[in-house]
Amino acid sequence: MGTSFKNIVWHHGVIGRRERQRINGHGSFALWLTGLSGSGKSSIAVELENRLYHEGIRTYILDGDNIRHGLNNNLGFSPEDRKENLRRVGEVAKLFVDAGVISIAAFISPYNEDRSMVRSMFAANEFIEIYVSCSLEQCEVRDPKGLYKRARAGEIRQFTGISAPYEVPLSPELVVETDKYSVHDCVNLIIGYLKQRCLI
Ligand SMILES: Nc1ncnc2c1ncn2[C@@H]1O[C@H](COP(=O)(O)OS(=O)(=O)O)[C@@H](OP(=O)(O)O)[C@H]1O
Ligand SMILES: Nc1ncnc2c1ncn2[C@@H]1O[C@H](COP(=O)(O)OP(=O)(O)O)[C@@H](O)[C@H]1O
Repeated sequence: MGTSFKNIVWHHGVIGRRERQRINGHGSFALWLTGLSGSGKSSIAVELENRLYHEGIRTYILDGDNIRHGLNNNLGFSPEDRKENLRRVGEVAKLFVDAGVISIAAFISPYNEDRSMVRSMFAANEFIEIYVSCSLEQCEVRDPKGLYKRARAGEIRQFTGISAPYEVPLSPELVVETDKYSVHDCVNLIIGYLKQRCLI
């Protein structure tokens, strides 16, 4: 992929992130949910957004399943495609943060290197990695879309946890254990963390 900034100059606006945050009445940052398929990323993202909405906080969910229907519908699940998927999503999440909105990204994002790459796109206090932890066994029992069954039958190649790796995050800001606690309790933990850091 070509990357030449030689003839491209950044164009600055008059209204910036600070002004947009001021009008929204809160700061903006990216919450990055990573975990196995079926670990609970989407469920937590939806419940979290609902809770924040009722506190008057603007959010936008970027979810792997949805983004892969549009922006990233030309990408598969090879390590290279997953990297490009996450690079693009990182850039989109950054645009939302610049727009003064909290972006909630829910992607398997299985590789430490790719998550580090996305983290490096943000300022230190603008990227919060949340490991949605759940045993593979429990994810397979849940199998909300029947994908594990199909992966075990050899019908889906490079399926995370079965025939492709999931690297457990090394130093996420937060871990929520969805095989021990309810969606509600996991969301409470996230909101508590954001309040304790005065992010909301
Ligand atoms: N091979 C393979 N491996 C993993 N997941 C697969 C695969 N094929 C399809 N799916 C479906 O795609 C969803 C994951 O997409 P992501 O964009 O989050 O994946 S990644 O971050 O690029 O690894 C994932 O959604 P979630 O179950 O919500 O995680 C699956 O529904
Ligand atoms: N604590 C929890 N957090 C999130 N999901 C949970 C939890 N406990 C049970 N679940 C269930 O697990 C499934 C997770 O599916 P989903 O949210 O689509 O996961 P993912 O987006 O990671 O693939 C849902 O059916 C959800 O109701």
